[in-house]
Amino acid sequence: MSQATSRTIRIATRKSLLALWQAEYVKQQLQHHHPDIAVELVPLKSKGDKILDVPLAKVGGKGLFVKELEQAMLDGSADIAVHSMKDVPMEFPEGLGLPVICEREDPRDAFVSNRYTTIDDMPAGSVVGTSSLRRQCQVLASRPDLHVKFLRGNVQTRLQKLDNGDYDGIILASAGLIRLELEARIASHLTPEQSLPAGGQGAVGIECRTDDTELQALLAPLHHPATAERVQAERAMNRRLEGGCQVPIACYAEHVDEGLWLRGLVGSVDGTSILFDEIRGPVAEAEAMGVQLAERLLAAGADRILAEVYGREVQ
Ligand SMILES: NCc1[nH]cc(CCC(=O)O)c1CC(=O)O
Repeated sequence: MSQATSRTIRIATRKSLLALWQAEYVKQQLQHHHPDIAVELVPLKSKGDKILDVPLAKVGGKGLFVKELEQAMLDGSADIAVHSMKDVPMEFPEGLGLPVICEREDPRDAFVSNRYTTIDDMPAGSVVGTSSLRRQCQVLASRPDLHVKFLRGNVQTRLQKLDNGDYDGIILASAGLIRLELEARIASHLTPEQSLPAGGQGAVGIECRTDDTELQALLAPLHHPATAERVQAERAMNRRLEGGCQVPIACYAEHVDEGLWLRGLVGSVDGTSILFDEIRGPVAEAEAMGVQLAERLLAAGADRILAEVYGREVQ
């Protein structure tokens, strides 16, 4: 359904192939719903893309991947920014909000290897590549005999490093691989029991200025309420724990029996201590469920585990 407006929507995006794919996806969705509207991509470089030689947990600062995009919307050089919900900070700058969350892609982590089908197939001492403390913690919890080795860079870079023989297997988000038509590289998916996903993993959100109501009306058809409900519960837990995707925190919500089932996990980097808890409740209480689950985890000792992670030299 098109509206009588001649405006152009400019999408600020990072330049990685995955970011460009996601921006292009939103562009196509917008053009599908509003054939008369022009949509352009505005590629920008983010701090998270510039600093590639240190673990993200050490680069510091929240919103490593979003700051430049937000600046573009605030200074009027772009209208919207498309984000992986996993990388979006909990709080938005004054004047910006995230009114739209699109339908979720596969939220699971994926094991990619040229030698083994599953992590369980790997012999003791095998080298697993990931720089996500959440993935490291969970893989070491079940396989303390494996060796986790630092791996950063965009999806293509990580696959290249695997193919170079630097790792026996690596762990990536299934969603990124699927979007880039690299699904064939997935040796096996990790179940939520094996590797509970990061909050928001697999979902894409759209940020824009809160005062642009005309724009928000144009974006509305891209909103997927079922995804938004799940991500709301997951982000509420993250927010209460003050965590993002750079700490060993996992949270994952699913719809069950007309309500939500939220699972959360906080662990030590070496996987030796893991706290897990879960909560079920009505969809209308998504936010409260996230807060409650976080508080239960904190009461069980998550605060001590996280303090240790933040104070530690991350290698
Ligand atoms: N942290 C980087 C990042 N942010 C979003 C994705 C994948 C796509 C998604 O979760 O929507 C990835 C790559 C990865 O974790 O393998």
